[in-house]
Amino acid sequence: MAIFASGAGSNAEKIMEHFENHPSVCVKLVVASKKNAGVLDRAARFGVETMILNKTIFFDTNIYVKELQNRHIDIVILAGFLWKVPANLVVAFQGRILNIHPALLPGYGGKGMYGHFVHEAVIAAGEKESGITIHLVDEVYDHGKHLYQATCSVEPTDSPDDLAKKIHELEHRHFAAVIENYIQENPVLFGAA
Ligand SMILES: Nc1nc2c(c(=O)[nH]1)N[C@@H](CN(C=O)c1ccc(C(=O)N[C@@H](CCC(=O)O)C(=O)O)cc1)CN2
Ligand SMILES: NCC(=O)N[C@@H]1O[C@H](COP(=O)([O-])[O-])[C@@H](O)[C@H]1O
Repeated sequence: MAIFASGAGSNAEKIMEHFENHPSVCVKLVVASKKNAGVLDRAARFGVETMILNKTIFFDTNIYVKELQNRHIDIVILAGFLWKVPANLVVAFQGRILNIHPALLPGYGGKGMYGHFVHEAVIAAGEKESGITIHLVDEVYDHGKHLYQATCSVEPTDSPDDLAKKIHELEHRHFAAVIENYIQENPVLFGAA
């Protein structure tokens, strides 16, 4: 497994914890889109190899696809990754890239909908409920097949920070288990994991 992230990496950390002593699944690589991303320190604490993306190489070449294939990466997990995954990577890992979105898609998704922007929009709309969506990644932002959703309440007094805290709790509780289930339920994609 390779985890792609752009920020603090709390989801990546929960995933590395979950699979640290797993008999058949391991986190081999953490890939960051920013050289100062907190996820890199978290990976180092787990002894996981890290890689910092070059934007031009990522979008204009096949080099990173080959890097993943050379490391025998079977599944790519996006955990707060803020760049659009280009078609070459989507095609090379068809059905094997998962993303977590901090809202109940199809609402509150698409370009510009990440991190606090999502929670601010949910609260501004007066929603009474929000949650998380774990989905397959295709070439369009937040458009792939939904694998799992979980909900939380949105109280009238909630700030975006309050909502972010509830969302992170849901993410940390469910993401790693959804990944494990997806691998185990798709032996054709992942062999006898
Ligand atoms: N091909 C795909 N790539 C990505 C997907 C996807 O579904 N298909 N999901 C996103 C994750 N995401 C929401 O879950 C998301 C992340 C970022 C953005 C966004 O608007 N990004 C900005 C750039 C931000 C930055 O560089 O700091 C932008 O594109 O202008 C929307 C949704 C990951 N990739
Ligand atoms: N649309 C993508 C998006 O907004 N992703 C969100 O970024 C955060 C990353 O937190 P983390 O770096 O602590 O795991 C998570 O809440 C994740 O859902």
